[in-house]
Amino acid sequence: MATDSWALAVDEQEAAAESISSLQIKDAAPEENGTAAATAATPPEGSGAAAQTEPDVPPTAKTEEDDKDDKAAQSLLNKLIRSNLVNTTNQVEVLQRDPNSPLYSVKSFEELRLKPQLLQGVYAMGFNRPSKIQETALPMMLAEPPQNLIAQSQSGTGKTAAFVLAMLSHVDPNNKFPQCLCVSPTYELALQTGKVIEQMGKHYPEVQLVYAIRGNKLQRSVKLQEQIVIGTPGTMLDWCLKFKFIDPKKIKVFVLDEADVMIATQGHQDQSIRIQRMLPKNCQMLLFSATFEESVWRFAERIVPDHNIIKLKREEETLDTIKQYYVQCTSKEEKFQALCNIYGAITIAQAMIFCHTRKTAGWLAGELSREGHQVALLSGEMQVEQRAAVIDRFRDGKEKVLVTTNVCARGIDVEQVSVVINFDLPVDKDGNPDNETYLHRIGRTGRFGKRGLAINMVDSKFSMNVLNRIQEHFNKKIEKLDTDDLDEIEKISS
Ligand SMILES: Nc1ncnc2c1ncn2[C@@H]1O[C@H](COP(=O)(O)OP(=O)(O)OP(=O)(O)O)[C@@H](O)[C@H]1O
Repeated sequence: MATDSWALAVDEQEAAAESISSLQIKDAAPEENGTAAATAATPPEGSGAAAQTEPDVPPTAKTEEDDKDDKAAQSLLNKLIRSNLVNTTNQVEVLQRDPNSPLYSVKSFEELRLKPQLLQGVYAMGFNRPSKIQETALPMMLAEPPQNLIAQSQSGTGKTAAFVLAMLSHVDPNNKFPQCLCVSPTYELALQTGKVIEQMGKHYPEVQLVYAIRGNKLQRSVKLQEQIVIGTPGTMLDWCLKFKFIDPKKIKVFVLDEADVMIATQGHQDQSIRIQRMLPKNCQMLLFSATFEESVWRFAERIVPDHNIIKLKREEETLDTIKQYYVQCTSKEEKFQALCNIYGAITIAQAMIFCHTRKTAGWLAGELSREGHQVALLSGEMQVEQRAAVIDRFRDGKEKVLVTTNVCARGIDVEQVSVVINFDLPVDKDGNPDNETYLHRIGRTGRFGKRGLAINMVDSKFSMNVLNRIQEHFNKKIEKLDTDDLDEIEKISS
């Protein structure tokens, strides 16, 4: 596919933009044009009550980080830091609309009888064989007649590549009008998917792509020649309905990407449903999501008639191979001292340290640097791209300690980290233990079974209570560690 000059221009513009914080990503989601929903007001920096881990005081209901707990930004971050497919040994679960129709699964891309230009594109991307979800999803998406599909699997398992290949396969390059629409929740995510289309379609220059995103202003009378349109729901709806750049009746494939993120973005559900209603009955509907909560499910059922379902379970995380300890302190200064004692007693190749607030994380990173540690800090005010760069450096071993807030690090896996320190225990907005986050921070997928060490810092009755509840929840004892006793600390590393 020839590089879309407009997309390039957008990339350059993006790169030149002074600052696109994750807050702005949130703002950017609802669009500027008439059909968009109202922008959710974003409180000014620092206006959120930053929760301090004062003894006996549960964190306040809303922290500054919560404001940035933005699904779209997390999703983008995941895409930026991911270089490889997430492997899984779990089997896909398939629910077919018509259980009598044959169910195919392929082990190679050749079996799909793709156009040679596309096969070339797939191999040029370094894909040797279909991923777990692609094995089943691709034959279903490429079948004749087209089948509607709802697919759910964890981020990084190959969903984007799968539907991009389906779109490129269904396009008739001789027809110079839009035939596939792909709706993404934000401008940045649309650009990311667009890049995959460009890469995979590199050897298929007859197929062109255009971005229906804010800022791409077309002449009123334009009729689009590009076969694939990728964009955000508001602009896409305008292009179909208000400006009539797209004839929805000619659309063969409609993709809803990141349905879970989409739902979290105000107004996007309705816009997507309005677009979908304009499409022909036989248009293929494809919906993808990394999670499958009730809300996603309801949305999926409304928008995708006669659907087949493909689900891929996450590998289960377990605490079985993790040694868990807690250290009792009375203040953050004491917690820091305990941390120094641990570092003095055992060799820690790489550690991740979690704090509740940005302020504590910043303070701790400063203190650790003063002690001579090479510290990386992941903080909420960083742009998503900056965060991705910090994680990359840490992953490459350039820094040995990564201090982060919970929100920043959600969903990030750094496999080689064997020591995790909860400088503050994970709690939800109401101050209850966040067991899921605890498990995700320190748990390892059973299959790899690497041994790990988790140290929890307790500094109040409140945090002791959280710790006890976490223990009860997992039914796993968390041993007390006396960090003033060097011999005892040494033992934990053996
Ligand atoms: N068959 C494959 N073989 C090797 N690598 C692949 C294959 N399919 C996808 N990848 C690569 O794996 C990574 C994750 O793929 P992809 O982005 O399609 O996952 P995803 O499930 O869509 O993730 P997300 O939910 O975050 O969008 C990408 O770097 C992609 O290039």
